[in-house]
Amino acid sequence: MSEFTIKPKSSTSEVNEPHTIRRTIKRCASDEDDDTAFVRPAKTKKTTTTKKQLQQDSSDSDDSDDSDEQEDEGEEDSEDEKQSTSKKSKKPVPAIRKRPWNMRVDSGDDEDEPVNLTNKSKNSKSKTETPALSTNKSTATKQKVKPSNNDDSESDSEEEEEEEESSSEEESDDEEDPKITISEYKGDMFAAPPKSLLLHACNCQGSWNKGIAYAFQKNYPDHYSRYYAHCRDNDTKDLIGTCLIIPPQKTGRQHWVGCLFTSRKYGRGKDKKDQILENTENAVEHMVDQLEGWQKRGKEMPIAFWMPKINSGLFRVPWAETKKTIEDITCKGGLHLNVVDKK
Ligand SMILES: Nc1ncnc2c1ncn2[C@@H]1O[C@H](COP(=O)(O)OP(=O)(O)OC[C@H]2O[C@H](OP(=O)(O)O)[C@H](O)[C@@H]2O)[C@@H](O)[C@H]1O
Repeated sequence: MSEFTIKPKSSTSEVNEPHTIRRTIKRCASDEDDDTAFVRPAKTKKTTTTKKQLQQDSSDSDDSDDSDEQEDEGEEDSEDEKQSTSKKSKKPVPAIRKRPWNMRVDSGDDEDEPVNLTNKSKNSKSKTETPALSTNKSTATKQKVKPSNNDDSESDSEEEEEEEESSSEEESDDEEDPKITISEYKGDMFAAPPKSLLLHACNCQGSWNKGIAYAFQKNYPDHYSRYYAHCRDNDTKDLIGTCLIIPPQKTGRQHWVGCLFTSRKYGRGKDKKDQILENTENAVEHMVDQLEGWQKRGKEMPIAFWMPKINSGLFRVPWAETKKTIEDITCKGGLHLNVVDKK
């Protein structure tokens, strides 16, 4: 598994621009009933942030902010939407299916460390590895290089050998890995059992200010600050199409939170539908690759995966299209997603 590297944000990035950050925080702070609005951590000086530094650096520090402009970008928050998302659901929590792959669940050495980062070489697996969990969308066809020697008989036998070898390789590639499966329920996603991973669609601007993201910001303030620091310290082009998995924090009902970066911006600036679908596919694949790495290292893993009908609200992407995109992704050992919708 290649090492994930963090790139410091370039000076031109959107997230670092004061007005973007101001925009984000003012919208939180202007919410009269929300006195826990997250205050932006002080901007760190631009240095090369190593993965370790990033984790240490995710502690918050105060700074005031205003985000008037963000209001013009997005639609008005609906009060009942904010109220309803935090309501406890009365419906029984669906039985959690047995984990589809035999993943060990023992205490990881650094639970508190948010994982994954933004290495774009998501699927750069070495050929020798037989990954327990890898996305395997297409079988690469092996390019045959003709031997350069003049002796035909020798080159024929070599060719036969190669043929055998490549056909056996193709056979193993052809073995279809199980596709991701999805079950749909009606209820409140936040009623998921402890140690579940809750996934939701995120923008790369450090904003969880509307829709289900706003409920996440209120219920999981520590996860929010990790997400915010991640956006602050990485370029949008490195974030889009990745997944940030944040382990349980001091607040947040012992849930893991998975941020699927499916759109660069929000509101009217959101990506087009096809881009969001492509970003979703890449982000889910990136999530699976990370889980595989944890599994190999025997780190603690989520016990189940829950998510809303991502992209189907403010991102305006029909759920059926997102669902099909996700269900087309295969991974070794399989992966089951519980999709919970409050409507
Ligand atoms: N408690 C609950 N339990 C279960 N399902 C719930 C629920 N609450 C709402 N839902 C449903 O969950 C689906 C997606 O709901 P959303 O529209 O929020 O998300 P989305 O993925 O379309 O869009 C992402 C952008 O929305 C935010 O916007 P900001 O940038 O902050 O402005 C983010 O930050 C992103 O940018 C809809 O079907 C809702 O009915």
